[in-house]
Amino acid sequence: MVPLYTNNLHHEVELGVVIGKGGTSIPQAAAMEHVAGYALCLDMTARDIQDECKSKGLPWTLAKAFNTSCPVSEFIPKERIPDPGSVNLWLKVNDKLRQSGCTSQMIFSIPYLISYISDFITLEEGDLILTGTPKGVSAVQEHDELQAGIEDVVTMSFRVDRQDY
Ligand SMILES: CC(=O)CC(=O)C(=O)O
Ligand SMILES: [Mg+2]
Repeated sequence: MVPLYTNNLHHEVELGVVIGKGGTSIPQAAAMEHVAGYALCLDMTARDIQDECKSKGLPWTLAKAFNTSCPVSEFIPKERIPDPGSVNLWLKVNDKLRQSGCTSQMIFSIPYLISYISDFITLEEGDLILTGTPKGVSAVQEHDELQAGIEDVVTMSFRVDRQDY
């Protein structure tokens, strides 16, 4: 759903990491023991609002945490993705490929992210960490059909609606 307050809603396809065992200050070497599995996630982002917040040094809450802002696939057990550092993600808008990338291109590894985050915020069972998006983000419009996938693992699709309340 496109919130009423944005004119520039972007798709960001991402690998989500589902935490199975909580912890604080988790060392990188132990981080994968805290992972239960994965999910395909769309970090829908109101880019105009994000840019405005960035320029004012404000948090990005309204840009990234509006109703329906983060579609999430079914849960993918850890065993189905033996190497999360090398999975291909893709996203199409109206059948046109817009994003395609591999998690090997990520700046920070999954163990690093888990360790870093848990230094500041205690992770709990069921927490979902989005790991960042590959290149190709672009605007979506009402009625667009979005399809996304983790190659050989899962696909999901949905239609973009405009907020009407
Ligand atoms: C600038 C961003 O929106 C960062 C982000 O969410 C990403 O996936 O990268
Ligand atoms: Mg993102």
